[in-house]
Amino acid sequence: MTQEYEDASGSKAQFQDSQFLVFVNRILAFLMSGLYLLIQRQPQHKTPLYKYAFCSLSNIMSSWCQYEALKYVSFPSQVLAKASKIIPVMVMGKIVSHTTYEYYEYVTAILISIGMTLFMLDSSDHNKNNGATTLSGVILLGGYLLLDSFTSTWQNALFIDYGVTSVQMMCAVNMFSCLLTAMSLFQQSSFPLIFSFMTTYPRFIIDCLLISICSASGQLYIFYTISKFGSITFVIMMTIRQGLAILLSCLIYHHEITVVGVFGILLVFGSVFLRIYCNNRLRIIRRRRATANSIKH
Ligand SMILES: Nc1ncnc2c1ncn2[C@@H]1O[C@H](COP(=O)(O)OS(=O)(=O)O)[C@@H](OP(=O)(O)O)[C@H]1O
Repeated sequence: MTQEYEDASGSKAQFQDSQFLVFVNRILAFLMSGLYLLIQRQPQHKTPLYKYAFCSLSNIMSSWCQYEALKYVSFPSQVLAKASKIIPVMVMGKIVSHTTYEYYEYVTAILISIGMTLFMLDSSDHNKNNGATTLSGVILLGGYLLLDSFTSTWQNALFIDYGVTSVQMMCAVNMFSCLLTAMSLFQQSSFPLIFSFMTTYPRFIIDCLLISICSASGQLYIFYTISKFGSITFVIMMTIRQGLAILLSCLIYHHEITVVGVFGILLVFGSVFLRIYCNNRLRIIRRRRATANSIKH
């Protein structure tokens, strides 16, 4: 969206249609998971198909909000929204699945968000810190957070309720995503324009292929993680993943990390370890209680 493509005569243009990018990402993911389902036998599928449409729509819309928000928000606002994703996911878990959380889960979620914000603001490229955040930007970012948290929470609920496998979920969600994005692109008559952009700037086709291969392979891990560990663990992993990407680029390009940045990283990892520790303690306490109760009876 931000880079310029050059044609044979040297004239330059940017690709503007974020919906098409979502479409190409989903189509390869659908084909990959569909092929896997054809080759590998799966347990019987019991989920009503329409239930996938909700998380498919929220996933497409969250990606669209995210791509669009980039045009209207300042870099610190993006960082703040991305770094605190865990909080809306917990709220959504309460609303959608009536999940109850322990105090330590709230505390560590807030600490992870603060730590990530400190680290990302401190270590990222400060040149990106330009432009103001407009109201449309705030609405788009809010939409992104809301829809993104709904997506993984809803998927988590489907995994639990229907015992669907991660590849079955990936195939069904992406089938809906392809249909929805294709309908929208048709309705706006975008395909002829996109086709002409592709023929004029062939390097764009390679970039589309690359982004969709990465996106589809990433999705295999995304669905597997949610099915095995749930939406909260997934969002923590996604958040830390961003931190690691920045840390790696700091190490590779020898960018300096200040004391604030180091404090941010320590806070994030400290909170994650605290969470794991409290989780294990709680599990041990519950097991002891269950054993004591069964002895009593
Ligand atoms: N729950 C769930 N199901 C399916 N796909 C999902 C899910 N959560 C994130 N994603 C896809 O992962 C890509 C990165 O998402 P995010 O940018 O929101 O993540 S992060 O903030 O960078 O951690 C992004 O892919 P693209 O839309 O292709 O860019 C998201 O759509």
